[in-house]
Amino acid sequence: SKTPPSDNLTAVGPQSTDQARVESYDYIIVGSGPGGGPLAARLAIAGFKVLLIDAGSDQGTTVQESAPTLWVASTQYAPMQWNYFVNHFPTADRQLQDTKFTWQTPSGDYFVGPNPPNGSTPLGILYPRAGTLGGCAAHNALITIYPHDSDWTYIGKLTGDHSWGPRKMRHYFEKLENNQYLSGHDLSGHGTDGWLGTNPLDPSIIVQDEKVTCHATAAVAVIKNKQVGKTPTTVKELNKIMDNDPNGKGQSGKSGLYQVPLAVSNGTRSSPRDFVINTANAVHANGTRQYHLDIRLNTFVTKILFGRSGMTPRATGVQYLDGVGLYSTTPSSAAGNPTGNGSLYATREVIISAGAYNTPQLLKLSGIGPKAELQQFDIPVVFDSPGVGTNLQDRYETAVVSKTTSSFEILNGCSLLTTDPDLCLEQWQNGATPAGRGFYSGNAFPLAVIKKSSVAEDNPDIFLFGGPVYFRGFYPGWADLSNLVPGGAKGWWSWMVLKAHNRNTAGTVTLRSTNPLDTPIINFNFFDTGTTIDGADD
Ligand SMILES: Cc1cc2nc3c(=O)[nH]c(=O)nc-3n(C[C@H](O)[C@H](O)[C@H](O)COP(=O)(O)OP(=O)(O)OC[C@H]3O[C@@H](n4cnc5c(N)ncnc54)[C@H](O)[C@@H]3O)c2cc1C
Repeated sequence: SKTPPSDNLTAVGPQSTDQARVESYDYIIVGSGPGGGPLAARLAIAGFKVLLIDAGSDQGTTVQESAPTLWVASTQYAPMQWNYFVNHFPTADRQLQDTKFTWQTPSGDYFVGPNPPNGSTPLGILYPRAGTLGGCAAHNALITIYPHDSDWTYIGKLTGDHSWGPRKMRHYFEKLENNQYLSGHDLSGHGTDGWLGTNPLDPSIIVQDEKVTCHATAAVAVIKNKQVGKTPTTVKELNKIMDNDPNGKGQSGKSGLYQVPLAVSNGTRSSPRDFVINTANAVHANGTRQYHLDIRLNTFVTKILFGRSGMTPRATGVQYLDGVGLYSTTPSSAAGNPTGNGSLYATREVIISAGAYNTPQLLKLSGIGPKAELQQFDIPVVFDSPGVGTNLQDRYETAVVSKTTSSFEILNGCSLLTTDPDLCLEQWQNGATPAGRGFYSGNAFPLAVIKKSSVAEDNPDIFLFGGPVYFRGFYPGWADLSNLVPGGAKGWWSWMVLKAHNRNTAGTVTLRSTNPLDTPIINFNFFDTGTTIDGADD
C-alpha cells in the first residue's frame, strides 16, 4: 500500500500556519519528477536543508496513479493532468497530415482530425504530462529500460565529466533498483534494496491468454526468423521463447523478445514520489525528524532570483504563486486562481528540474537564454545562453494496430474505471500476490521487442511494445475505453514502435509570452535534421 502524505508535505506549504519553519534552505529544487525528486531526497539524506517545490498536488494514493494499467486513465485524470499541444512539424501542411491534429472549437471543445467546425483554432498534437508530486513518473507507462552503455559514454564526452561513464552509472542503477523479478537468478548489475521497484507483469497472467502468447510466438518467428512450434501454455514454455531480462549487465545491447520491466513494486506503481515521501517522513527512534526535506506543493515558480558574485550571476531564490491548477495546461475542471505569492531563498543552489518544456521556459523568463529572444519580450538579460530551449529531442513513436474477430481473454472484467464495479480493479485491490492482482498490475503492454534498424550503429535502436488495445498515439480522449477498445470488440492489438538514438536535434522551446502561466511554443521539427540516415524509412 502507498504511504499517505505526512505533515511535512505541507510544512511550508500554502495551507501551513507554522511560519516558524525554516525559510532559508541549502538547496531549493523546483520539480519533483525523476530529475528533481530523487535529487532532493539524496541531498536531504546527505544532511542538507532542502526544499522541494512542485506546481501540482499529491495524487499518490489514488488508483489512477497507483494501479499500473490505470496509467492510461491517469493521463486524463484532471487533478494531475497537464495538456500540452505541441508541433511535430514547423508548417501547417505537414502538421495537418497527422489525423490526431487537434483544434479548439468555438464552443471550447476539442476536435480531433481534419475538417473542424468553422471558426476552430488549431492547437497541435496532444502531449500529456503530469503536474503532480513525482512529475510524469506519476502517470507514465512505467517501462524501465536500462540505457545503452554508449549513451553514458556519449554524455561523458559531451560534458567532459567522465563520472557519467557506464561503469559508474551501472553502480547508481544498482543503488536505486529494488529488483523483484530475478530472485534466484543472476542479479549482477541489479540492485535489491533501492527505492525503485522493478517487475514485469507476472508471466502466469500472460499464459492465461492464448492470443497474447500467439503474438509472442509470432514475434519470435519474425525477429529470429525461425518457427517456434507449439504456442506456450505454461510459464516454463513461455520463458523458453523469451529472452532474459533486457536490463542485465551487457544485455541492453542485445536484440530479442522480452517481457517489459516496469516501475512496479508488489503490483503497485513505484516512483520518485515514494522515495521523496519516505525521506520526508523518516524519523529517528525517538520520533524526531531524520532528514530536513520540506515539500511545498501547489506552488508554481514564476521566476528565479539572482544575486551577483563579482561579474557572475548566482541564483539565490525563487518567486512563486500559490494555488491549485494554475498552469494553463490544467483542464478547466481542475484549474484555479492564485491564492498567494512570495519568495524563498537558498544559500547553496537553486536547481531547476521542471521538465523538458518548463525548465527552458522558466530560465528564459528569468533572463537566461538567447539574448535576441529575451530582448524581443523586454526581459532583462542575466546571461546570454543561446542553447536554452534548443536541441529538444524525443523518440518518435508510431503504431501498428491489428484487429481479429476473437477477444483477448486477459481483458475480461477490465473497464478502466468506466463500470462500477470494475472487476479488474477489484482483483488488483484484493489480490494477495502480484500474480493474484491480475492484469492491472502491468501496464497493458506485456511484450517488448528490441531490434536493430538497417542504420543502427552499435546498439539496437528500435524498441517495440505490444498490448491488446487500439493505441494510435495521444489525442484528447485517447484513453477513453471506447477509443482503446472501439465497438467493445476486445480483439485489437497494437505494436508501438519507438525510435531510439534519434539524430534529429532541431526541436525548440520558445516563449509565447512573458506570462509564466502560458505554455511556451514547442516545436519538435521532427525529421528536419538527420532524416535520411535516421532509419525512419524502416
Ligand atoms: C504519457 C507518458 C508516458 C511515458 N512513459 C514512459 C515510460 O514508460 N518509461 C520511461 O522511462 N519514461 C516514460 N515517459 C517519460 C518520463 O516520464 C519523463 O522522461 C520523466 O518524467 C521526466 O522527468 P523530469 O523530472 O525531467 O520531468 P517531469 O517528470 O515532467 O517533472 C517535472 C515536474 O516539475 C513540475 N513543474 C514544472 N514547472 C514548474 C514550475 N514552474 N513550478 C513548480 N513546479 C513545476 C511539474 O509539476 C512536474 O511535477 C513518459 C512520459 C509521458 C508523458
